[in-house]
Amino acid sequence: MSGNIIDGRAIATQLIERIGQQVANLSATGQRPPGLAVILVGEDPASQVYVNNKRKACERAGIVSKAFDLPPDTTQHSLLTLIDELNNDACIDGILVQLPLPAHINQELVIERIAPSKDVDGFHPYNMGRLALRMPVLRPCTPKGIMTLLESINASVRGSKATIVGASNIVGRPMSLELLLAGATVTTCHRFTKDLATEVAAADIVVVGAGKPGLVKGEWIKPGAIVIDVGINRLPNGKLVGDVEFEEAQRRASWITPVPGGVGQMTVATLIENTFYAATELHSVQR
Ligand SMILES: Nc1nc2c(c(=O)[nH]1)N[C@@H](CN(C=O)c1ccc(C(=O)N[C@@H](CCC(=O)O)C(=O)O)cc1)CN2
Ligand SMILES: [Mg+2]
Repeated sequence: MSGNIIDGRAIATQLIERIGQQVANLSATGQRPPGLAVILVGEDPASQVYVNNKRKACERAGIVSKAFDLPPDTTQHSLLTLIDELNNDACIDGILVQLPLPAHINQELVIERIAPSKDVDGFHPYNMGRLALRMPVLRPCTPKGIMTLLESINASVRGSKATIVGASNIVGRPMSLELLLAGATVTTCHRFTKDLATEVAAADIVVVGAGKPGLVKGEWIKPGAIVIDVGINRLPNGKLVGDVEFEEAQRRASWITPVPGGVGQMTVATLIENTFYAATELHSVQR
């Protein structure tokens, strides 16, 4: 067997185009376009790439993005003050603070300061809590984007066994909640998991987001499984790879995401989807 590639780039493009059409429909009825504040603190090169991708995607969808590129020594106080201002800005529907933040800033405090209705990353405890309680509103972009990828291949999630490798707040934990909500039996693996190989080998759907190149061996993959690789690791030779041994895993999988061109693209497209949602659907719920 040689697994089919899930083309995240193509599916992300379709999603951005669909939202672009909906934004155009808004404009046709005289409404302003959605507005997204994109905050980057510091000069981390990877974060700069991601933030630029997000700004370009906004442009493609007709969403107005407002850039806040702040120096690395920005104080926590001034960042919180900016968020307060954006929370009260009627032209801003979404606020995105690129993570990670510099070590002198308390990330949790910053996330909690964002109005839940403008939390397009879905990281606020309110939005995570709603997902945990089966009442999702704004859902974290990477896991939601992965659910869109699974839908695109008509994956049978209900009744499946899913193994998540990694328990981060951005990927692993909300991914477990998404798959649970969709009816999978979910195992979440982390640094204390005793036998990763056995947990992966039992899964019909494997989602890996650990940030370790080659962590998941191709030979662990159950024949016919769906493999979603969230890892983005740059090797010393400059090559970008995921956390899964790609070629070996592809030989056993039915479907697999590439790196690059897989999940990362969906993270950005889903942010665009969430921003549109925050600008429209949520008015009656939370404002
Ligand atoms: N506020 C947030 N911070 C971070 C998030 C997030 O969802 N919200 N997730 C990650 C990084 N991330 C989004 O910001 C992200 C990662 C990767 C990509 C992407 O487009 N990847 C490309 C390859 C890009 C490259 O060449 O390096 C791909 O996979 O094709 C977009 C966004 C941490 N921080
Ligand atoms: Mg910190």
